[in-house]
Amino acid sequence: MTMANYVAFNAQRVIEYVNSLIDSKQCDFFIAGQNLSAYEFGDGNLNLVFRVSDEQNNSIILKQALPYARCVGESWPLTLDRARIEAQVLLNHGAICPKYTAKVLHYNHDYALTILEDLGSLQILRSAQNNAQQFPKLAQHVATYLSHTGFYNSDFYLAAQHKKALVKQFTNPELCQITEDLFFSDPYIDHERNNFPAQLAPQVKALRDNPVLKLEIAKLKANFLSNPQTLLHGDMHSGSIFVDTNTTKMIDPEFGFFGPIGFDIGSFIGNLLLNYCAQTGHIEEFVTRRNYQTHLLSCIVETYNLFEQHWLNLINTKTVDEALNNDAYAQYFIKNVLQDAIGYCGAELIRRTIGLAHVVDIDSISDENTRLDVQKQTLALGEQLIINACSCDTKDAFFSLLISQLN
Ligand SMILES: Nc1ncnc2c1ncn2[C@@H]1O[C@H](COP(=O)(O)OP(=O)(O)O)[C@@H](O)[C@H]1O
Ligand SMILES: CSC[C@H]1O[C@H](OP(=O)(O)O)[C@H](O)[C@@H]1O
Repeated sequence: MTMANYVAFNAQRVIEYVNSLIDSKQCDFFIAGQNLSAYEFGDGNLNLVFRVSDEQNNSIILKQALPYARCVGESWPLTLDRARIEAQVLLNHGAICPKYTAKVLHYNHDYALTILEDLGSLQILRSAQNNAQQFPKLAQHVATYLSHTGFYNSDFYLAAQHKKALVKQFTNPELCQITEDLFFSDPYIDHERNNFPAQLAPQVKALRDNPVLKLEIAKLKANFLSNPQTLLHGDMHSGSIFVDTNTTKMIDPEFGFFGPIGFDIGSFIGNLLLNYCAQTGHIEEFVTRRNYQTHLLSCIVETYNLFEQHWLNLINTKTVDEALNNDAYAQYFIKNVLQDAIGYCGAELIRRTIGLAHVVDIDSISDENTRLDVQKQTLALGEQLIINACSCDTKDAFFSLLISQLN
């Protein structure tokens, strides 16, 4: 999608733009007559992120899509429509779960930009977890966010025609293709986008030669391609979550679309497991490391349990479609969602280890041999989760599988 007036902003243009909003009274986040300052500090793969502050240090975030992927450059063109998707997912999810969704203050289609509340007083979950910080409310918050945004955008709640209109509104083919390629295709073929050390070649070859794994990956990809169950966040990794002790806020849903419910919770749990495995390279002292890993495992179990509980409760009390309001169907439905989640979790572990986009949790391990051991562990864990997802009929089966794979 091209936008005739689009221009990529720098700090000066950002200030001019925000001043123009103030002058035309389209902005209630700054008062008139102040000197504004701005700087760019984005560290994500795709977009520009500016912080704009006034003289009293009130601040907002202005995020602008570039017509290409920031991490690769102009050789990877990318639709500006992702800014619309991101703003509209935030508005949709924010209407359902305002407590857990970053607030949109302004959106401009022509410039592919969104102004957001500044969450800079919180921390990005990934950075905090790499410092072994614990967040006792995280599981409860993430489970509530995912189950409520999931349910209220699903066939259980929405009239069929309304749901289909939303599926159309949130059609996001270019960003979905990135996920389709990076999660389900690239890691299992020889592709130039992959990124792993030569020492991992035997493990990678074994994955690619495993027909059982390849079959399960094909099922996960087909389900991702053609199962519009709900409006997903679409990129629920630890870099998309701001936290402090009492607060959790989701940002960055530009990969949002109507897809399989298990994808978001699977990605989230996958990132907790990546951090679990990476701690071998960060916390030397055994008991301290175990304590932190136990906290991560509890967070996974609590998220999974609460997600299931909330979904069953919402289906039971708020379902509008009478034909879907059936206890046996609810049980069947949630079992399938949770099995999907285990598979997507495994796919996240594998793609973050050998694909294009890694996680700093692992890449920052300074000792090469330790890093390699961690990478072998995340590959093996990912493979086992994907292969065994379909036999995890109960939550306990999943928890036992996890514990048997983690040392
Ligand atoms: N609302 C916000 N408040 C404060 N910082 C933010 C906000 N949104 C993004 N950021 C900062 O910008 C970084 C990149 O943002 P993100 O939305 O992940 O960009 P990308 O789409 O490029 O991945 C985040 O890691 C965070 O540091
Ligand atoms: C070239 S996109 C790679 C990767 O980056 C996205 O995450 P983010 O924009 O938050 O850094 C997403 O996970 C994509 O798979």
